[in-house]
Amino acid sequence: MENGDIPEDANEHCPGPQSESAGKSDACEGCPNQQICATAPKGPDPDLVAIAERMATVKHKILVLSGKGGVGKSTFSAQLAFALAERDFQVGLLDVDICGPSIPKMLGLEGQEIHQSNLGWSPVYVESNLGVMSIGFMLPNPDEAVIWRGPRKNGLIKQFLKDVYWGELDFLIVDAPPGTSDEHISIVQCLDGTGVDGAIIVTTPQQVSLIDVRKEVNFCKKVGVKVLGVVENMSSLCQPITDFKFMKMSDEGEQKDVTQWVWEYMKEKAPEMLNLIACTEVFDSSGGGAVKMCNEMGVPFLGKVPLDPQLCKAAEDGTSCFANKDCVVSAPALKKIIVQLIETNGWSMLLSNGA
Ligand SMILES: Nc1ncnc2c1ncn2[C@@H]1O[C@H](COP(=O)(O)OP(=O)(O)OP(=O)(O)O)[C@@H](O)[C@H]1O
Repeated sequence: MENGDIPEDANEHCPGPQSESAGKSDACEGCPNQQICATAPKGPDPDLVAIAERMATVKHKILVLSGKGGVGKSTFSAQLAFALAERDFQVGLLDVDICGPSIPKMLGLEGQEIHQSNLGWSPVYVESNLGVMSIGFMLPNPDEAVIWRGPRKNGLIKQFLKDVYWGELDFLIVDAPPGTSDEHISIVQCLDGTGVDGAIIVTTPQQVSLIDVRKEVNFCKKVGVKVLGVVENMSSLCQPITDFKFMKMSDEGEQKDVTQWVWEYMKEKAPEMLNLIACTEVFDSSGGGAVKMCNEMGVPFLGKVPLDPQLCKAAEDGTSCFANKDCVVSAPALKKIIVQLIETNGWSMLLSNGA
């Protein structure tokens, strides 16, 4: 809106807080915002102008969101960044989860610090084409709690967008905190007009998580951010049968490890069974999971990623699951989703080899 967003409690016929007559017109008489509007500086916010200049060298901006915490949003953001960088894209990963920054650990960058140059704050680099920025790099002690109110968090988000020198990027992936809070509004407002491609929403399959995803989808619709799609993470627990332990429960409730006996038996009777992948549902998806929710809300479903202990380990170690032969169930699932994203959005055009 040309004259700024009208506050909800403004008088009728409000001229808008950015208007030259803000706080001074007849309609402003008795308005609770009159004083602020009359004295606040007018014109475009200089920070937004600076952000637009920074973002001019970033071709695509992707937000990664989730309704709930702990559903795997940062894991997905990290692996998406690794996957795009492995395809030779120039990638930036910005962690705006200010109270729980897990991106430095998931990218293997714990203990690193941000450096400043005359161009701005320099991201921390995993590879020359994968730069990372997070408040985690600024904390003197990783156990330090960040207890900040909204305005301070918003100030840092603005600063990240304004002061980080990314250089030319094909992708800036923004890992947001869970929910639809101050930080989300702040990111969207700061990036407004800079061409955000859209949001990827990560969820787990059970209703408790999907209820919040519906809110997230509605938030995106309200603020005009396209939903690129929804990823259902931890859909089921899948891993090679040889990674399982087999236990026998006694009548007294005690467990005895019989793994060796089971393997010996399998080896003798049906050795091909040792190559099986065993899966079981951990979270209830009888409500139709993310697929049904996507159909109902008219947003794309991107795919399912199983709960894979090896993916958890890759995240703990700060490594790419694609460079790791152990992630036999999660890496192909993530790859399928990422390739689909690249293809449906025409992003392969960015590469000269069209990979
Ligand atoms: N598919 C998966 N298989 C195994 N472990 C996973 C999977 N996805 C995520 N995890 C693990 O679950 C934990 C939570 O994941 P993560 O931190 O990515 O969630 P989040 O949604 O970003 O949480 P928050 O928003 O609270 O930061 C991490 O230990 C992560 O490694």
